[in-house]
Amino acid sequence: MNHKIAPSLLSTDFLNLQQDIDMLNASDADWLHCDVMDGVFVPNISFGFPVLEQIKKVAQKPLDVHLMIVNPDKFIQQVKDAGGYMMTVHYEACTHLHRTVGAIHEAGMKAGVSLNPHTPVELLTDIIEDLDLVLIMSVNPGFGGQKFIPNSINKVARTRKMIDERNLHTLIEVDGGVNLDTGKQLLNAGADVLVAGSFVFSSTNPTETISSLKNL
Ligand SMILES: O=C(CO)[C@@H](O)[C@H](O)COP(=O)(O)O
Ligand SMILES: [Fe+2]
Repeated sequence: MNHKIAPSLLSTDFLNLQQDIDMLNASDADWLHCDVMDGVFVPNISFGFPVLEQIKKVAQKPLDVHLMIVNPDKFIQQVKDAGGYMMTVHYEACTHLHRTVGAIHEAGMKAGVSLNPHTPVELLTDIIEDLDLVLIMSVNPGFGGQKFIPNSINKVARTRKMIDERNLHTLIEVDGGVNLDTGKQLLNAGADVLVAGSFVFSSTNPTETISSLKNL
């Protein structure tokens, strides 16, 4: 039970965001996963800094900020100011990834890199030692409630091998279509952090659902 659970706020009731955050504060959730989308990198727009600032005021758990945007370098300080603990950028959105990761660390945050389903984990071989987290997308980013892509399990296992062979402490997070069944398989393959949106917030008892993910 060493793994972390990061419920995704994308599936909360935005009219009652504070109520959902209060529930998460009192639950077994470890981090609050915040999905920021720009309508350019992904075909959807979610929420941005004004909303993150409000979340920061009531959240009692670290904010795990998943940026699905082009040019994330432009927003590093804003993510920090909005309470970001982990700032995760997409491999596919960064031309100078090493520079971006350095700037995130310089701003005082943990740095994560996310991979789209088609991006091989082996592309991280020359940067993984600088990363606090690798986020493996198990759906195409942009929307909650999509079907889990089974090859993600294989990607987690390959990332685990890369990390263990080098004795690193980089965490492996998986995002998209996580439920008790896929979650179990991901943990067996070596995942450290499970993100879950619709599975948590569409359930009749989100607090219990988070606990069952935590107890996998
Ligand atoms: O980053 C994303 C989607 O792009 C996610 O964090 C989703 O919010 C996960 O939703 P579910 O697949 O768990 O419903
Ligand atoms: Fe996400």
